[in-house]
Amino acid sequence: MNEDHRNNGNDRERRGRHDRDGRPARGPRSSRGGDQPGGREHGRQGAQRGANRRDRTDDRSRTNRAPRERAKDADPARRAAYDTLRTVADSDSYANLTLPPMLRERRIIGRDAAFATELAYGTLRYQGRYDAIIATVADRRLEQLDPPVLDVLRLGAHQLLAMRVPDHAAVSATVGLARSAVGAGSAQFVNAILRRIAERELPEWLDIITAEVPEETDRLAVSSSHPAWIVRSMRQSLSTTADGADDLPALLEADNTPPAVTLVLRPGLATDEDAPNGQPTRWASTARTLSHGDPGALEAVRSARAGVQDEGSQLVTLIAAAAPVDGPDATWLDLCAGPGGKAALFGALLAERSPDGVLVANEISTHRARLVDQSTAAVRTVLPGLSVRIGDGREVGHEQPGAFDRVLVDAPCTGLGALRRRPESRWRRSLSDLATLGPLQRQLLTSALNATRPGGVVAYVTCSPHLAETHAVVTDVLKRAEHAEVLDAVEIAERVIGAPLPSQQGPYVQLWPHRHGTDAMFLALIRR
Ligand SMILES: C[S@@+](CC[C@H](N)C(=O)[O-])C[C@H]1O[C@@H](n2cnc3c(N)ncnc32)[C@H](O)[C@@H]1O
Repeated sequence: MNEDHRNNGNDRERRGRHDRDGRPARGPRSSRGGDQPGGREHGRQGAQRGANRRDRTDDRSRTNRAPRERAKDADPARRAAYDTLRTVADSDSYANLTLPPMLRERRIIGRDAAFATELAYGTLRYQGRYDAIIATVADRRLEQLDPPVLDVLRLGAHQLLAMRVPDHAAVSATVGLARSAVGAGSAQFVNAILRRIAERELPEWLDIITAEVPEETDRLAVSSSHPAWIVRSMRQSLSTTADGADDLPALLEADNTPPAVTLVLRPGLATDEDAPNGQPTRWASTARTLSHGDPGALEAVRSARAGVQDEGSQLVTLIAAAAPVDGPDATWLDLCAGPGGKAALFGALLAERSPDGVLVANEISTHRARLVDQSTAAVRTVLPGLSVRIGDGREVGHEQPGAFDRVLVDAPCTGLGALRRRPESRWRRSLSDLATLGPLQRQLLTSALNATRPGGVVAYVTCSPHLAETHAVVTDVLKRAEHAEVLDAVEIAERVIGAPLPSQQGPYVQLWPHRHGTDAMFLALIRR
């Protein structure tokens, strides 16, 4: 999966908040209470009841219409959002890789594309919250519902509770979607459930779905739409930081907020002129955020002189390249390189220092190795010694012991630090993933240490702040490693940034979306 594609979708989602009448949105619908004294609009219930009555008449007349006419009921944007949810559920696809090509293929553009994106991604993020509301209203277990019907209901709930779609439009268009996508038999049920949901604003629903939940973590999980095990893990990870876990709700909120698009200007290859709207960021000198525009339209991105990359991901790469090495420093390895964002930055930094240097970008998956090829295409023009290797990183340590001066291990992980950019991922992950990933992470770090010569440096990185993937892996591997010294990554980070990096305990760097505005990247530096 290429980070570029994921971010493109997020950008559209971020900019796409609007209603179906084309008015720019001021924020989530639930915040309207804050705009007006008394919270909920008092006149609304009566008006809504009137609208509901009108809707019911409309719906009845629709069922009597000819099928060709009824086909108009499912508008293309809602249908695309629905098809995305079904594809994500049925084939384990990523929404950010499914929806954008679907929109292109169906020629859904502009506001409709933005609407479909916000609807699909927002519904996926808030699925847990909506499921709790739907279960309350339907008065039955969700497993008893047909999955396509449940998806239609979730889409309706998102329009009613988080988008500025008038209730009558949200209900009638979603009933139309149910009729055309699932079948006429579902329409009445969908209509009834959505009308019940429309009777209350989001804050009221949150009170209702959390009222009977005794434990605070579980309440937070339901209201912030996260699996409880993730909330527990995040609380535990935050507790080990200098600032403690009081800001856990802010982290969960940040997970629900699509990030700005951040570009990397690969050193020696791209400059500010390549990103005319780019704004410098706080931590990484190579990063620029884009306030608007499609990054894919920039020539520098198309030619891979620049790319879309989270600022935290850039920062840990800059730190990994800056950690002091004893002796020569021109033979580098990226052990887990796909899709190649860090490899491209790592390579550009090496090219600036040693144009004759060597960077081996290793990746186990052939498809992802191809993405590394694409990401590093421009870097290879300034670093001919950059090669892409397809192979198991666990074997590199035996095959090439002590061959490298500097090794980056961006280990496969749960990705819990990047939930804000992958709408469905929180529901895909489970505690059991840690049991599979843990041994792999330990083996990869061990291999990296074996592949590093004495005096060289290993950077161990995850885009997860889960302690089982960060501290525990480093501690366990170091117990068995000879001649390995943990470096103070925070001190090196602050040298790279030229300013203090807040909320750090050291010696590892841990970034957070709500504290640093980056993905929750973890970095440990180990010298052989
Ligand atoms: C977190 S991603 C790396 C992201 C990449 N560094 C970037 O910035 O674009 C982890 C990668 O490790 C790869 N991987 C998983 N197991 C591996 C193994 N045994 N050896 C090498 N790579 C592996 C995965 O296919 C995935 O591409």
